[in-house]
Amino acid sequence: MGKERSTEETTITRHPDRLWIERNSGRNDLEACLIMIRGPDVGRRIVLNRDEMVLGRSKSADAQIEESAVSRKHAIIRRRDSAFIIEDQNSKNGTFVNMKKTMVCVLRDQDLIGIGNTVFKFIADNSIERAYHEALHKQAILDPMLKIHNKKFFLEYLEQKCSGNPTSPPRFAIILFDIDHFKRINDSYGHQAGDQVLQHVAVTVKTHLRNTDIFSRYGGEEFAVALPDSNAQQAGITAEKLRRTVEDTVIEHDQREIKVTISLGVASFVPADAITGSPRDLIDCADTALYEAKNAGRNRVVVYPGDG
Ligand SMILES: Nc1nc2c(ncn2[C@@H]2O[C@H](COP(=O)(O)OP(=O)(O)OP(=O)(O)O)[C@@H](O)[C@H]2O)c(=O)[nH]1
Repeated sequence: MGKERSTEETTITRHPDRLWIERNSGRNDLEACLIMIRGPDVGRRIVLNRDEMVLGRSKSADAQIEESAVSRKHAIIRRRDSAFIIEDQNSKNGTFVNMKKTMVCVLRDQDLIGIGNTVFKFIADNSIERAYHEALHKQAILDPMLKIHNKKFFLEYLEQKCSGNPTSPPRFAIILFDIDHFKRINDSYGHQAGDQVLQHVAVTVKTHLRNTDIFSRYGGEEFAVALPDSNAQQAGITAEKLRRTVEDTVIEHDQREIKVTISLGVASFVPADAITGSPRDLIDCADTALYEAKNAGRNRVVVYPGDG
């Protein structure tokens, strides 16, 4: 569905989770952005891909800045054709462009925007630095060996899912899984074989997921999948499919055959959780289920009880 070009036309037809992935996966190499160069999350990149983007302390801000010196709705950046205009929103402590207090101004490439103690650098779409920042961003969100997303990216995704509109909270599920007795693979065949097994499992699982699913390496031999629009039962079916696929796969290393299995824990985020739940609670539930799968003998799926 949709083409790779990021136009308003294609934007409308895309699944919102797909859009989020694309906006945050380093495929926006033509769009202007802000890079946080001082503040709580240095290196963070905010792609300016909408006509109006709010900077502020509010959870619903497009660029949320968790700092008491920042007003809830501090400033807005508007796009007018190819220009970007920053407007202070009568913030308590003011908006600064290149150290000068500013109410409204057109941004130029490399301008420094000061909001509270946080400083962003504005990178225009035709900036010579754009590709460089894109490469840095990719490094920050990808696992270098497996070329899938890393834990940071996964947690950011969960955070934005759970902080959505409380009147229409999302329904989605996650799977945490772990290769069984992986230490034995390293011990028996060597660390290189272990790496090959990790790569093989990553590729195998990836080919069985939808392109809206978020697949990431969560730790050493632990992986996490987020499945938008799925309940626990549907995610349980996907988890079982992954379990069987990995079990059926043979990995060849140095003319020897290695077989591995995985244990999986599933939990879902139901609308009621939007009030009380958090990404951390959801991960804890999936982790509990994974722990049970390990305890019950491994190579199995356990769905966290009480949801569906
Ligand atoms: N080859 C390789 N090994 C890794 C990597 N990251 C973590 N490991 C190893 O993964 C192993 C994980 O071992 P354990 O946590 O004991 O788990 P396990 O052997 O899989 O046992 P269970 O999870 O209980 O089934 C450790 O020996 C780590 O050194 C990696 O990138 N490459």
